[in-house]
Amino acid sequence: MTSKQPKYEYISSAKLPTRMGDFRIHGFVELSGQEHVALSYGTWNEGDVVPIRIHSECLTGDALFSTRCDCGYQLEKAMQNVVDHGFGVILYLRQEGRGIGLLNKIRAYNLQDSGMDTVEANEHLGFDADLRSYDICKLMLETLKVTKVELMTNNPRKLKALDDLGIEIVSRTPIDHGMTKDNKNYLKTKTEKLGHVFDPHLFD
Ligand SMILES: Nc1nc2c(ncn2[C@@H]2O[C@H](COP(=O)(O)OP(=O)(O)OP(=O)(O)O)[C@@H](O)[C@H]2O)c(=O)[nH]1
Ligand SMILES: [Zn+2]
Repeated sequence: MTSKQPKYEYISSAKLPTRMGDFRIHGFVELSGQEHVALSYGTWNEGDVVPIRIHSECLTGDALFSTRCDCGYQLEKAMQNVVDHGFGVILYLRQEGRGIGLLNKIRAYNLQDSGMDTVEANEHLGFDADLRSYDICKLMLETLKVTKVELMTNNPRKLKALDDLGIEIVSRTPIDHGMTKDNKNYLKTKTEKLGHVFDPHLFD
């Protein structure tokens, strides 16, 4: 008899009081050892539409206050949206640098300092523009008893990924928050080359 080993595992949950409100944190691990977390706020019934954000790790933006990208602003806004709504979920995936890792992201930033855009820099280093996987979201959402979502994102790839996993997306909420003079070109490149949906007037 063959038994297929699960690729992801739920580990444990705990209280996580934050500046925005009292969340809970739920830990998950991949077979590779990579660790991920989900944050939940409030309660819901199975079948309710739950606002969620799938956030990819960005140490520089999320923890070090970088204005080079919009990640930190989006994370803060998404957590605040969830609190204002009364319930919701943040899936925090540890796939730094769109999956190339922190040190390669610093290499990519170095190339961007010399004039490349974010996609050219990835390709120059031998990576695709976006190496992320969202497969673990299925176990995370199952564990949190979320079946229908309102997804906070500007990235159509995330909509497709969740749809492919069989999660019902009831609506998408844009999260175009955190444009700075330092990240305007980065956001423009995301729109032109990675398919992100931004209001074009934001770039005027
Ligand atoms: N390789 C690389 N990764 C970057 C760069 N800037 C930000 N990131 C990473 O990009 C990820 C966030 O992806 P984004 O493309 O900004 O946004 P998104 O998550 O796809 O889309 P939204 O849901 O709309 O925010 C994080 O993992 C960041 O670390 C960069 O210049 N190069
Ligand atoms: Zn970032």
